[in-house]
Amino acid sequence: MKIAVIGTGYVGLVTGTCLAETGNIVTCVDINKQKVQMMQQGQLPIYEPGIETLFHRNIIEERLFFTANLAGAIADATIIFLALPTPPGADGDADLSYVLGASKDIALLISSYKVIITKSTVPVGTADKVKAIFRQNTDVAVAVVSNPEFLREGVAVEDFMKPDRIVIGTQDERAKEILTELYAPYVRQGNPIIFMDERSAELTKYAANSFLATKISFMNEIANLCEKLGADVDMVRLGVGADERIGKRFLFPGIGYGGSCFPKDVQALAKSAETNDYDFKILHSVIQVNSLQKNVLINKLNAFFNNDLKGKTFALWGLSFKPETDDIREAPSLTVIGHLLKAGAKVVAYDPEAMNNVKALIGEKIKYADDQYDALIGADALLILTEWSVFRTPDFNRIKKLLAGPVIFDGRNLYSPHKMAGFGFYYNSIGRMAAGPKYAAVAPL
Ligand SMILES: NC(=O)c1ccc[n+]([C@@H]2O[C@H](COP(=O)([O-])OP(=O)(O)OC[C@H]3O[C@@H](n4cnc5c(N)ncnc54)[C@H](O)[C@@H]3O)[C@@H](O)[C@H]2O)c1
Ligand SMILES: O=c1ccn([C@@H]2O[C@H](COP(=O)(O)OP(=O)(O)O[C@H]3O[C@H](CO)[C@@H](O)[C@H](O)[C@H]3O)[C@@H](O)[C@H]2O)c(=O)[nH]1
Repeated sequence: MKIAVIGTGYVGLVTGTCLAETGNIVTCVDINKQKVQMMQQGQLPIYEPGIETLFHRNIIEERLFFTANLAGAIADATIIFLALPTPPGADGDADLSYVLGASKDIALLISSYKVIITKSTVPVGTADKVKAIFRQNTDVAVAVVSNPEFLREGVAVEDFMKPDRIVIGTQDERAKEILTELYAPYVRQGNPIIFMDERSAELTKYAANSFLATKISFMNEIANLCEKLGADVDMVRLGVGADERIGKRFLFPGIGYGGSCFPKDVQALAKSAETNDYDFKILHSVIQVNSLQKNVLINKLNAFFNNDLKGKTFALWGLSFKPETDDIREAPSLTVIGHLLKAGAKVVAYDPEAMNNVKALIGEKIKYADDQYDALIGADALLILTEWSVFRTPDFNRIKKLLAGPVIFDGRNLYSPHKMAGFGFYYNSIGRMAAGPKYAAVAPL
């Protein structure tokens, strides 16, 4: 099939590449000409594991193309995916200007039947708005479909190739047939394509993200309570997660959820409820808990250093909002850095992939280390903010030698407190009792 994908960010690029991989001819369009040029030259604008091989193969085998020319890209395509940003607007609602603007551009250009598919996360009622734009701007028949994307950054290719489910919101029988054929290679293991109306599809996406965010905020509160009660959240997590009704996944406590999706989508669902005279109480708590959780490490640091962080140096391991991505949107690391700088502390950071993005955002306000050990030299404490694999089994003796004091604050529970105390570290993590020297000075928190 001939396909155009509008927007080549984390979703558009993965969608385009994975659709080309199953034999479709895909043209990806982006408004950012520099990005398009990069991709035309075979360079990837993002770090996403597993995409590189597919990207190069499909370019070489002439199934995957990049352009800034919308008209050229959609002329032959029957299927047009919208993978455009829907950032938070001023009032917390999703900003639909990219999606609606591109819809109008497309409507003014088409001369044959198209299936217009919204992959972006959009509030309920967006499909109706897109349909109205096509009605107002063209006589050509189109099917407008809501097909929310559930991929996770870091495992996006795997998620796209083998999704848990594909949700398709449409009443259009021809579009249903086309999409059933398009997605057949991705549901061979019996994972379902679930057809529904557009509104339900749009809400499914927000409900899924908000439920997952609720799970995380709930566990973060359990973790905070564990510290007060002398329990170990990792044990509680295992005990709770063994119940199949609850499930093992998305129960990891930490320093708050980040990324380009959960924060904006939970906010947008709460706003959408409010607009429709419904007070979605749980979501307000989820948001509030998450915002407090982003301060948890700073509170622990203040307790340890008697509220005097001025002039101290902190080594940070991890800047991206989660491992295996270079994405720093809403990353808890940015909140931590903001607090440290405000308190007059110095920051030296290391991240395997995200340092360039942080540099582009805040420049030289912090130092960037060449490797994870360089970041530690003379630092008063190590703070672990992202659970990159490379941080999981480091050389603890080397860490101890390089730090000014053997102090670790771990926002991702990477190590055993008992083992760290054995190494002579003061070790403070999330939802577990602090261990090692100085324990008595700060516990219980
Ligand atoms: N990032 C994720 O993991 C993820 C997963 C599922 C769903 N989503 C949703 O998918 C949508 C896209 O997210 P993303 O993270 O890929 O965004 P992104 O910001 O990474 O990429 C968006 C791209 O669209 C381009 N663009 C903007 N206006 C354009 C236009 N008029 N024509 C062509 N290109 C244009 C931008 O230059 C950019 O490259 C959002 O609604 C998001 O909520 C994201
Ligand atoms: O047990 C957990 C799991 C995740 N997180 C945090 O939650 C955030 C989001 O993680 P994850 O969901 O893995 O990454 P995203 O790429 O943001 O993916 C989410 O957002 C996407 C965009 O809407 C959806 O498509 C995905 O299904 C949904 O998982 C990150 O900050 C994680 O550190 C935790 O704190 N504890």
